[in-house]
Amino acid sequence: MTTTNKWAIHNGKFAVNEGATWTIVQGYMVIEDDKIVHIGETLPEGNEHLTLVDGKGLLFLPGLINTHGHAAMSLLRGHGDDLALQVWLQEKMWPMEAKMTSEDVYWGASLSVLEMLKGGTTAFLDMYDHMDQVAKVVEQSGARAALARGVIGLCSEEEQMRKLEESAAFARQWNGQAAGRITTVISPHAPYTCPPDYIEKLVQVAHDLDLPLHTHMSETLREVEQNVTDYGLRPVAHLEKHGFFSRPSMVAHAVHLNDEEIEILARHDVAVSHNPGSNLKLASGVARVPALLKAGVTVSLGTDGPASNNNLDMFEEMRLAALIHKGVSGDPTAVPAGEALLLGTGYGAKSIFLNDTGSLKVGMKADFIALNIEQAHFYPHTDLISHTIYSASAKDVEHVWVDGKQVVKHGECLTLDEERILREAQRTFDQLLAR
Ligand SMILES: CSC[C@H]1O[C@@H](n2cnc3c(O)ncnc32)[C@H](O)[C@@H]1O
Ligand SMILES: [Zn+2]
Repeated sequence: MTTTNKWAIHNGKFAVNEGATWTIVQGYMVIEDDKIVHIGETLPEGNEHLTLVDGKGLLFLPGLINTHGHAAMSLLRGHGDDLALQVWLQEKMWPMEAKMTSEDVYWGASLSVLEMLKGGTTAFLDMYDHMDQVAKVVEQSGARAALARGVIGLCSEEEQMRKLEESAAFARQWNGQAAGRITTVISPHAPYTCPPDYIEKLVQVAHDLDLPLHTHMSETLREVEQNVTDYGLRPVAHLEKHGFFSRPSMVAHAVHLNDEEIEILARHDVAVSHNPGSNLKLASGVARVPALLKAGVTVSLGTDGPASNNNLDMFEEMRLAALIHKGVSGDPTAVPAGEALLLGTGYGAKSIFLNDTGSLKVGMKADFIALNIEQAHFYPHTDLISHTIYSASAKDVEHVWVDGKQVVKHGECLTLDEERILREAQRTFDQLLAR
């Protein structure tokens, strides 16, 4: 007979949703192993013996899902601010990344995963080099993640093949690891760093391994214009031509899209990771989120790397998404609070190809967070979804559970050694700079 771990939360307020309509259920949530098995005003009969965790003063939400980032770039936070994307990449990021070792990536990723968990992010997508180190951090921390060895193809054919094989080996080795919390993705960095034949080879790898694809796309106007000059097509048609959308796929940024491109993304069910903080900081522009949503495209939220944001606070991204689209459209009903929360949770799960997390529902993974709403900026207790989007921040996260296991308790990470990570991150950056 297998024993299960079953327990319950009582006195809690639970945010449950049907699409973008959220309601607050006051009462109980029962968790069995890694799953939610009950949410309701009462505790179902036969559960009286369960250990009860007190949810008084807490708002329970699905864990937030950060759908695009580069965790190890926390080491480069503040290293190159106030620059345009290409200058920032070529003059600041790439020279430092060329010197990074596996150990550097381990400490950079640890720093980010610590920040994400403490800030209520339970799952994230990450694209970088030395990904076995990121996977190790995910395993140790208890987080959930979709991981990809990001591939830049501006190199010899031999080097391209080495990277492709490394990407496939990583994807094969880690898919389903960490008790299923790690999934893997194939990820050419961008159409401007991967020649068309190389993109096609990576698409073939995704077909062979039955994996989804992810890339940066149409982040800046310059990139779109360059794509037209080089290949005679805008990036969306270019990726479509080279088979990218023949797999389940998600693109980051998608700032500069015309109506026809939105229609192509919708037709192929391509999800978009909207990164408002990073797009504003690099002055890339503002993505057409209301138009994408109207066309039926799944839109979610990403921070991008901590060197272009410069934090991993998903509450900030949800708030930005709710605010900037009102500002640019002149329509105060654009991206209302309930929709912003959906971008940060359920649509996030779909975007990173997970179908059993992202909402508080029976049968879903027990990935959830508790906010301390006994604070001035949550009062009066009226519309708690509105408060979550327009008033809350990462600092309000009191507890976090992933896969039914508590990873943050009273604001402290139970799975990672915070003091050591801060020390090692500083040492790592100092050494990296001097190398
Ligand atoms: C091949 S690993 C990932 C690669 O992406 C770079 N990167 C980080 N942020 C962005 C961005 O906003 N657009 C394009 N590329 C980005 C990072 O520095 C790594 O080299
Ligand atoms: Zn990125």
